[in-house]
Amino acid sequence: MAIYVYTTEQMRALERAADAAGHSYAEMMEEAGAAVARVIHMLWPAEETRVVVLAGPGNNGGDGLVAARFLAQAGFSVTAFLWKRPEQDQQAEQARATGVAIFPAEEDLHRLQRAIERAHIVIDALLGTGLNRPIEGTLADILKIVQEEQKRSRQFDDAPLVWFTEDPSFSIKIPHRLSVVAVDIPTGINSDTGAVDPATVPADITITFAGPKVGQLLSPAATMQKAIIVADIGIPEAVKEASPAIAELVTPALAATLLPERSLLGHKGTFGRVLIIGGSVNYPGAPGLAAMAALRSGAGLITLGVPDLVAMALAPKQDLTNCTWLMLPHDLGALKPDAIKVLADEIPAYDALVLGPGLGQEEMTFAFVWALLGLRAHVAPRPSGIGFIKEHATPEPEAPTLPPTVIDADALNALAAFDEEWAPRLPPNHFVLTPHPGEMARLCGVEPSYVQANRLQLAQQKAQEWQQTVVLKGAYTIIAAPDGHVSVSPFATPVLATAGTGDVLAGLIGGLLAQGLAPYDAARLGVFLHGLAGRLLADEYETDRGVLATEVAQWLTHAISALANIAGE
Ligand SMILES: NC(=O)C1=CN([C@@H]2O[C@H](COP(=O)(O)OP(=O)(O)OC[C@H]3O[C@@H](n4cnc5c(N)ncnc54)[C@H](OP(=O)(O)O)[C@@H]3O)[C@@H](O)[C@H]2O)[C@@H](O)CC1
Ligand SMILES: Nc1ncnc2c1ncn2[C@@H]1O[C@H](COP(=O)(O)OP(=O)(O)O)[C@@H](O)[C@H]1O
Ligand SMILES: [K+]
Repeated sequence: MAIYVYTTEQMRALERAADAAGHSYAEMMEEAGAAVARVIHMLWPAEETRVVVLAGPGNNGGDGLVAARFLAQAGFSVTAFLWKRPEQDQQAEQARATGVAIFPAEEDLHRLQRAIERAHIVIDALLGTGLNRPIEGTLADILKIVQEEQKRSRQFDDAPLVWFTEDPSFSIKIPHRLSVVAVDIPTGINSDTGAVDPATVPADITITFAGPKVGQLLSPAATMQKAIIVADIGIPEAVKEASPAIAELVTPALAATLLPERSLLGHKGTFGRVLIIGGSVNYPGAPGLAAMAALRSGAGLITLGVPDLVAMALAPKQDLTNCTWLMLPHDLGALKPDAIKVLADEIPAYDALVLGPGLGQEEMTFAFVWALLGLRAHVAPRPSGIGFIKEHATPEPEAPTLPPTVIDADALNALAAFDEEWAPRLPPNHFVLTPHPGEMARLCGVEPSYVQANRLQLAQQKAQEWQQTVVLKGAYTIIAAPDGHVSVSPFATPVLATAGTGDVLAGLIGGLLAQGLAPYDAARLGVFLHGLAGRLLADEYETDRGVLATEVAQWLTHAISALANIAGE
């Protein structure tokens, strides 16, 4: 079952289409409320848990009251406070009939405050995707009461781990006396832009319906939600498949279908050869990390093409003893255009290339990158004539035809520094570009803040313009294909925010390319496994701090094995 990411308008269109196909609005609300109650019931014991439902004027409030009814039926002690609900309120009436205590919020904020002080769970069903203006007045007062009680109840600074899942049992932590569960989206988040109203209360769990709304994945909204659970509200698959969405979520089920097959009779040649080109005197470790990840991806043979002094430093390292080496010409530890001569003979033996980790930003290294990518012929310095003997210039080698290639790190900066248009000179749909927001900003000639505010649209637009796969890294990494398709990673976890994890990702995607995956699929699977490895490590250590990039590379093997289990659940 695919999960898509929607704009608010797309979500409304999806609901309309579902209604037209016979799955009514009332049924969707019933399923939405039931899903909220199910998740809570799975995580808290009914008998000892007091729940306060805050229900607003629209359908979000309706969902909350349906949840209230199911929770009361299950034995939870439930109180609902209504804010601006319509006079004819069927949901409130049904909830009351099952034993939910119901009060108008605005008339008695003191009662609301006392109830929240005693509650274990507050369900935020005040506003959902219908938010259309700043929050003020009574609504702001209500949210402030929750905010303050939430602050009081925080006993320690727990690790915020965000994880979309179809299965809420995947390690959600409930560390507080008071937990906030948001219905669809925390009140005050703009579901298109990710803007956050100052009144917004951060949610421990958000149960979002049918698929995430794009604003939930953008900054700053992304920081206001920890576990996000996508709940199925019964919209028929055919309706979903026929309705427009802005992106697809990379779910475990999707990632599992992308794993390359492994033939029982395979040998190392079957599983592809990867050549990693990078390294410089200042960044010797980066190509090593890429190689470790490529090894863990299941690729058959990994070679590091690096300056000899980088090879000397890396060769004895654990894991890298499994690699082969190609010494490339350099000046003072930075690769230079002459490296093309060595590579021209070697590259045809490889199924994938990773270009960039640790290259550095020397001018001659950029010239090497341009020449390797066929952007500009390498012009060697003129041989000087000694006396009457003139040296004959050796003809420059043609830029080799490259196998599918990951362009990462300083190779991206080399592209950004190229003074003409580079994109039309590259063969289409042949490269995976893996910029972080700073590199993306340089490539596009914009500010990093612009990249972050327009992540999805910018990645989509540039992948189409450049006709290559673009991986825009960071929380909820975006993977955009040359044909306009976009996928979003479900992982937002600071465990990966440590030096070298980008090199790991580049090597991993390179290893998947070598195993025959198309650039977009290699990027989607690579990003997923990378995030999952980080997530598993955070679970293992019970913290999201201090995990090393080398460990992320090593845990890719665990991630691959865990993927099969999670997808099968
Ligand atoms: N996706 C799906 O398939 C399904 C979605 N469902 C649910 O529907 C939800 C969307 O429902 P919705 O359209 O009724 O909007 P919702 O967020 O409840 O609020 C609208 C009300 O809020 C008001 N209002 C707005 N901003 C305000 C402000 N700043 N301050 C004060 N008031 C403000 C606005 O007032 P008005 O502008 O009219 O004055 C209006 O009265 C969605 O999030 C999900 O939970 C499910 O039921 C099942 C299927
Ligand atoms: N908060 C986060 N959530 C999810 N992934 C993250 C987060 N922070 C960083 N990452 C991931 O970690 C990697 C960092 O890569 P990069 O910025 O290139 O670092 P480096 O150059 O040090 O390797 C990327 O894959 C990025 O998506
Ligand atoms: K809400």
